[in-house]
Amino acid sequence: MAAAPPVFRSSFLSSQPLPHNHSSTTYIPTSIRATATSPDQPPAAPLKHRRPADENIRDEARRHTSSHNFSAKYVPFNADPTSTAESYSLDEIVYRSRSGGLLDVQHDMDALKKFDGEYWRSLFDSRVGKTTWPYGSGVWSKKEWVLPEINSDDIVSAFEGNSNLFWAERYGKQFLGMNDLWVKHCGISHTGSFKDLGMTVLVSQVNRLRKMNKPVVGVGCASTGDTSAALSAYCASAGIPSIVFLPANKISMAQLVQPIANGAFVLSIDTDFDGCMHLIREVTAELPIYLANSLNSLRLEGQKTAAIEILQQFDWQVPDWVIVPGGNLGNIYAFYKGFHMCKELGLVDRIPRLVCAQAANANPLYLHYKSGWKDFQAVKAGTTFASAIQIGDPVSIDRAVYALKKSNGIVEEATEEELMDATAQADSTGMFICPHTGVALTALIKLRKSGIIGPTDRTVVVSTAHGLKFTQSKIDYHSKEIKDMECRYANPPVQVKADFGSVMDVLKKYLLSKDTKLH
Ligand SMILES: Cc1ncc(COP(=O)(O)O)c(C=O)c1O
Ligand SMILES: N[C@@H](CCOP(=O)(O)O)C(=O)O
Repeated sequence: MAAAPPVFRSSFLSSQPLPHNHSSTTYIPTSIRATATSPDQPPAAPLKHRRPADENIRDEARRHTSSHNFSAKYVPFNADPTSTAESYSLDEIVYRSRSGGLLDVQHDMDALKKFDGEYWRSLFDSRVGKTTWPYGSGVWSKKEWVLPEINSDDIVSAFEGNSNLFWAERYGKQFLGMNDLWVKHCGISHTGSFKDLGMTVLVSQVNRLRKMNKPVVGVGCASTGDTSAALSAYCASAGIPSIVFLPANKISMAQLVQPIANGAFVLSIDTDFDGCMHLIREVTAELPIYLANSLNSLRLEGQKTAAIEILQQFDWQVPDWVIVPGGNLGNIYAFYKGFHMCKELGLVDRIPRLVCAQAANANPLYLHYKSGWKDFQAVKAGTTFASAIQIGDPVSIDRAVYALKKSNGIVEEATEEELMDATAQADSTGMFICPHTGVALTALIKLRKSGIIGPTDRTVVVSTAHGLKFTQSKIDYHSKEIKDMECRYANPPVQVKADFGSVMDVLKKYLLSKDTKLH
């Protein structure tokens, strides 16, 4: 039997046309086949010629357009996959099925299955960390699985994704007795949250629709701060008007200033997120404003790439657990979908167990889970430091329940004190996480305590936003200014007089508390 050709990384890979009716089980495009034949020698990659000086990366991509027969369409969520009764082109403006249910983007899996898992792993691996348009993005490096039919020229990307999978060595060891704990830093991103992953897809599709002269005058969302930041940045980059509905006084200053700076039309509305969501749905039904919340299933196609990326970063080994903070509940489903696609297409042989973590003050999914998935009841979400998940009536509840059932998943909750303590502990080991990540860490602490998650289980906590967006909560905690909270891990600055003796006194006291050798 002929050996499969060895593979090397090449940024030319992105330009390779994928063959139709391919039959071999380990097809590797010719440009990524090794030229060296000896197994002892690393294969020599052909040098890529620098593009002409007057050409940019989009122009370069235009020269290398590939042809394939992958496609995707909208179908009612959780519909029978063999049923063709109701489906919509992605070029239609539709957010709900005929019966009013959620939609899902369904890929032509038969076309994707013409290529085996090894093919997809090699293709995706070959694109990481390059500047080739648009594959340098962690989202668009999986373009065939995201929006296969969009022209690369229509893509609006900030080379999002490819975020750090951080080994939480000290936090894991010190607080949880774990040695294989990882934090997927989705918030170390263009606008500081995982929303960039979905927004590049949605705004790219809008860009395409506008070029097709579809009636889209602007793009709108309701937001607890991160969706609006991502929407306004991607729209600004493409010159598309964005409109954001924000609950007045319920998001952080850092989040509020993002859409303002990016030139969005910002409405500060005297209601909560659920109220804003209700309003934007009514408005987008009346006006030619395209809905950018995750009710729109396009968003989840981008967000699912974070799951694929985690597998890729582990060299396609599957972690045991992935813990995701949940609010409007699109992301937990997006993670499930990414993992499930990798299994279905043969990149991995199983999927991790998923945990969705909610703030106890905004916990409709947790209550639903605890009731044994009986009737779902929306709640009035209370104030939480994890303000981006202060959501009582999540639009993707059905998607979340589906994802959790299919992944043998668990739902946990975190009180305000628990989430703030977990955040402070994580920060004390060198991270700088947002309170939502503190919610996810609390879930992990609880599941470790109950023994459900074992000390050697490979576990990934998804960090959804950058801690710098939530500095006020950290200031309040470290100055012990939170009512009814002990703030046990507060580390306030020491006020000291500006003289040598006073400085020496406090320093000696500090050093003695750290090291008994000084006694
Ligand atoms: C920082 C952050 N974490 C977590 C979430 C929850 O994601 P989802 O709404 O998809 O459940 C959101 C938004 O809701 C968020 O902005
Ligand atoms: N946390 C979100 C809430 C809206 O979620 P979406 O995913 O449905 O847009 C935000 O930042 O606005």
